[in-house]
Amino acid sequence: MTTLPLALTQGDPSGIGPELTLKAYAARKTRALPPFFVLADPAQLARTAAALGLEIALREVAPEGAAAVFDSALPVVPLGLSVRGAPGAPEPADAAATILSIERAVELVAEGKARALVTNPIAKNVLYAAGFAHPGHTEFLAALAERRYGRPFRPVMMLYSEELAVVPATIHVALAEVPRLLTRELLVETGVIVAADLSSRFGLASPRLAFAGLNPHAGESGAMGREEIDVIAPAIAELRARGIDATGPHPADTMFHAAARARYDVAICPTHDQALIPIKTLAFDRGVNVTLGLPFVRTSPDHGTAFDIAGKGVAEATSLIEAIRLADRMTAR
Ligand SMILES: NC(=O)C1=CN([C@@H]2O[C@H](COP(=O)(O)OP(=O)(O)OC[C@H]3O[C@@H](n4cnc5c(N)ncnc54)[C@H](O)[C@@H]3O)[C@@H](O)[C@H]2O)C=CC1
Ligand SMILES: NCC(=O)COP(=O)(O)O
Repeated sequence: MTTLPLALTQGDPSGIGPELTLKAYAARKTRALPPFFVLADPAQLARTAAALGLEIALREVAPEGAAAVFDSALPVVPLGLSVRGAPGAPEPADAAATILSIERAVELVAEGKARALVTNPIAKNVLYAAGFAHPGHTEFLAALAERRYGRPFRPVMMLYSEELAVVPATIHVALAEVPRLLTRELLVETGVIVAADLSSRFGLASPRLAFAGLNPHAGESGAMGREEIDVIAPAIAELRARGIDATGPHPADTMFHAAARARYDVAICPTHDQALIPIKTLAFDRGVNVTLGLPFVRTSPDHGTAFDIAGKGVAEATSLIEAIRLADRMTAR
């Protein structure tokens, strides 16, 4: 059993990330969590713990020292940047620390000082206002991987729970852009990466991929749109020719009930909301966002920064805890 710790990023310090990190640490024994450290501003974590009445010891450490102290204190690897945003009031100036935390976590995983990254939520609009040029973690992590490993990576977002796993083939784009972006090449590339990572990281010998249609009734034989005929079905045929168990296009409104879910391991959907609405409805409290296609493992809670409840002490840490457990499981094999 490896004791190499997991690296947690701070996320937006004005969101619920600091509270969740403290609560996950408090649950380390009851949930049998592996050692982790958080890349953050120790003073801000201490302020959060005090404000919420959480009696949790914090210890500033280097990554190499994290596992040894984990039993008695939450290991904090300082970023060297102070953050000042109050709970629920994000501060654009804190974006630099939020981004640095992600960059450092990738470096530490690449250097063999951490096993995997678990990211706390970021507010995309806050980072965009500070000049962040990536749609979200998913694409930023691929850029960092390319910088580190010297070749491009094609990241794929998967939301995972025991009940359902989903992949949005297009992610943070306007709905009006989807028909243009939804190409056979995109779907084939996505299917190949999903099949490979479900085999290598999740131990599925022959993963079953179910593709959703884009249009009502999967296009009703072309009467309600042609993307199923022109794009999705040819992509499925190509994947099948490559030996991948791919089915569809399935009408998206009838592929998420329990009997339908039993027929596949992952649903690949043309749009973000087609994929994320069913899993957030079924498993919001325990869904995990996983980035496939990278040379390292990254997981995250399925929710966002929840500024509306930050600082109130009511945030549920269950999704972050599942993200920690899944990163552990994915790197244990
Ligand atoms: N992985 C990431 O970094 C993600 C970041 N976001 C970002 O989060 C920001 C806010 O997004 P929203 O759409 O408002 O989604 P959200 O997930 O932050 O909040 C939606 C609702 O769920 C509640 N909620 C969320 N997490 C909770 C928890 N752990 N315990 C109890 N209640 C919880 C919130 O209070 C709110 O009512 C956006 O800027 C978005 O970009 C959203 C999703 C993922
Ligand atoms: N809706 C999912 C989400 O926003 C997560 O994005 P990412 O930051 O993990 O790329």
